[in-house]
Amino acid sequence: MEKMIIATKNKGKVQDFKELFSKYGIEIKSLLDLEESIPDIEETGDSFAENAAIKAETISKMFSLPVLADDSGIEVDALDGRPGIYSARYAGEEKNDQANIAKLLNELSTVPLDKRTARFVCVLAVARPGQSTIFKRGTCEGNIANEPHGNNGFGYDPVFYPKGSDKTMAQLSSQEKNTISHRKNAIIQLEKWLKDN
Ligand SMILES: O=P(O)(O)OP(=O)(O)OP(=O)(O)OC[C@H]1O[C@@H](n2cnc3c(O)ncnc32)[C@H](O)[C@@H]1O
Ligand SMILES: [Mg+2]
Repeated sequence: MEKMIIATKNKGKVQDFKELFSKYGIEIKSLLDLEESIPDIEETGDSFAENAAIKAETISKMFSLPVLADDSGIEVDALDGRPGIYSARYAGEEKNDQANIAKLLNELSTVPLDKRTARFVCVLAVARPGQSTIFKRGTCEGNIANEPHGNNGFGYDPVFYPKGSDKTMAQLSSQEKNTISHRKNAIIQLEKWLKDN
């Protein structure tokens, strides 16, 4: 495989994927790189897998090509796994990273550091014309910070300490993030498929 369409409009994910797939010599095209503008796909599923499948299958049907999609988010144990699949729109439909972080920190304001365990989750779906969709999952365990640190990455990176790290994900370089992230751990599971296709 030389090129891969990724059914995402999230610039942070696109950056991660471009770096992660360059190792395999695969060029990435996202929905932001296409000439026509693609309407937003409604994520109506109840799980990461369902939402990843909706995104991958919609775009795969549109172009009659294999398409990868990523549905991801952060699960916070003290909040019974929230925001989970609602991570992007936690503080509202406009998907504002700053507002999402502020809401999360506010909900955790009375929770001590050792009870702020959380994980990033990424489910990848690959949809192909006429074939069943395949799924791979990756996670990254860690803790929620008391306040944001760092400017790299996107989303909840400034408030996520990967397990064993004294830097938040947003204080790590993109190369460092891409050796430990949920997205990296999901792509590893896809390696055999990538080699065979
Ligand atoms: O659906 P697409 O177009 O791919 O873009 P999205 O941002 O809406 O993506 P999701 O529906 O999968 O929601 C994922 C959200 O989870 C958070 N997230 C996922 N991966 C992350 C990462 O690597 N670092 C920080 N936050 C992340 C971030 O808030 C994302 O917006
Ligand atoms: Mg989305």
